[in-house]
Amino acid sequence: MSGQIPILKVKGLTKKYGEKIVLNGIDLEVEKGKVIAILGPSGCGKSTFLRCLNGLEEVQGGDILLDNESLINKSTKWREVRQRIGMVFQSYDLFPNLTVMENILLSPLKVQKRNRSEVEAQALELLERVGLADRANDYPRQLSGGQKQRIAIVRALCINPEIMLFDEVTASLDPEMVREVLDVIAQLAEQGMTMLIVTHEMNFAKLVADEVIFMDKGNIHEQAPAEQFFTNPQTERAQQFLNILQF
Ligand SMILES: Nc1ncnc2c1ncn2[C@@H]1O[C@H](COP(=O)(O)OP(=O)(O)OP(=O)(O)O)[C@@H](O)[C@H]1O
Repeated sequence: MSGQIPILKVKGLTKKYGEKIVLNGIDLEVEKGKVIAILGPSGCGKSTFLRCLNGLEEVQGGDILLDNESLINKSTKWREVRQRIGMVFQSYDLFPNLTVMENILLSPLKVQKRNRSEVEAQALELLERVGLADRANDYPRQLSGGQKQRIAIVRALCINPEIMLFDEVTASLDPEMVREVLDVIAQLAEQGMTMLIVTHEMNFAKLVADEVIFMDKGNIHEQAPAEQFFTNPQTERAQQFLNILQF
């Protein structure tokens, strides 16, 4: 740690589905501008963890602090928190009956009550950045999976979040479209966006992550600088995982 105050702190976060413990007391601190890759075998709780950070799951214990303010209390307005912590999912979740531009403008206009021309200008600039400025008036059905996912990222960015959560955003894409989406995320990393990225793309994680957390059965099994994790994982379990993926 460089001594900076973490923008996000997670303390003893516990999540159960019925009797089943899915997150078993997760502790994590994320400094501003850091990129954290979250790796681990299927079912270990990666998605659940991100969903908890976005208020999409009820938790049974522990705390989440954003800029030192607890989010785990009854007065938290997750709608407002989601303007600060953006999330992109595997399944894009674009509204099929709205154009690309309308999808992007929805939250900034309706939730943030921002000025239309200002948001439109920002949306166009973001679309330009991801190479899709000419698709603003298209409907999602007219786009490829990779294009839809880039639009979903633009939609999240247009809210001006301080932190971005990515949950296996390339998992349902054809291999040739994975690159174009990962490039957009890599660009964001370069620009200093704070990000938590759940991914099975090991080479990508190696490229963009400052730090890796390796989860197993609801616990953080190993946490290390990316360089160290990929060259010399300290736990046998993490080593096995990387071997299975033939990294
Ligand atoms: N709504 C739910 N009800 C009950 N159990 C659930 C629910 N959602 C997830 N689980 C269980 O919680 C555990 C963690 O799931 P989660 O989706 O967080 O894992 P993951 O690490 O993201 O897996 P993957 O890499 O396959 O996406 C799994 O055992 C899963 O079956």
